[in-house]
Amino acid sequence: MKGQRETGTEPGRADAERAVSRETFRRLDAIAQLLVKWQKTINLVAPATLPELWRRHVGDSLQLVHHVSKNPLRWVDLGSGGGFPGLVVAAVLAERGGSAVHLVESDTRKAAFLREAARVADLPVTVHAVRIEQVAQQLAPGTHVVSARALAPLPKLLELAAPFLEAGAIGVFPKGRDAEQELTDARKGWTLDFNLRASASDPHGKILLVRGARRGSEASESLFGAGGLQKEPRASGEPPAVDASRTKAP
Ligand SMILES: C[S@@+](CC[C@H](N)C(=O)[O-])C[C@H]1O[C@@H](n2cnc3c(N)ncnc32)[C@H](O)[C@@H]1O
Repeated sequence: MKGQRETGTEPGRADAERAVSRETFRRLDAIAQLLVKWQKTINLVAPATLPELWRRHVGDSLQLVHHVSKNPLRWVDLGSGGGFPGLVVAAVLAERGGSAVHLVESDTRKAAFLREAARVADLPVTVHAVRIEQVAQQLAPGTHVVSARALAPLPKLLELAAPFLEAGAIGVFPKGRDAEQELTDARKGWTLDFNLRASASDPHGKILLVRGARRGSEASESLFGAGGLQKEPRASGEPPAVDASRTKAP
């Protein structure tokens, strides 16, 4: 714990330790320690958030896995930056076995960090140091889950994620306080089957789950029917999971 005390990255660390197995925590700890080291030369996370690395980044990412029920064979994280949520997802899925996590990050220095983190934490990760637009069509078939955090406002994000969503992937997109406005904007150009759930780590945050997306603003009753807009967390705090097994691997 020496390194943790020195770097001041404690808030949220104990919560993560309680939430995952010892093996997964060991992987998360390895990622966090490497990030703190590399952050001295590359901005992997906003500097002001480093003291809250565990709560703001690790914990915020960790919750996403619980929104997906089955073990996804392929999870693709777009614009992974310093590895959130992609590296954290990979740390959880590593223990379950059988999953492959792909991280797409065009900044080559960040991509180098992602590769090194995957190596030291022994993660089932492939890093693509290219633009999303270059690799999306190739990666989309057989992808069960596509995620992206802080990549772009929803209308632009849907364009980037479209090859995955149109191939049947579930979109898992953490959003901030403007989530509902972004949805309103996006639905001018898209018909979406979605859930909006409260974030467990950010009182103003939301987790947007997209289970279907097609171009065109056609209004549909089903949007607010079963599985439609859900603004509040469940009383148990444990949201119902989305079945990631409905898409098939190639
Ligand atoms: C604001 S950062 C967010 C990083 C991380 N997801 C997080 O939440 O901490 C957005 C990242 O997406 C990357 N990015 C933006 N557009 C991209 C594109 N078209 N293809 C690949 N990476 C992209 C940037 O290089 C940057 O690292």
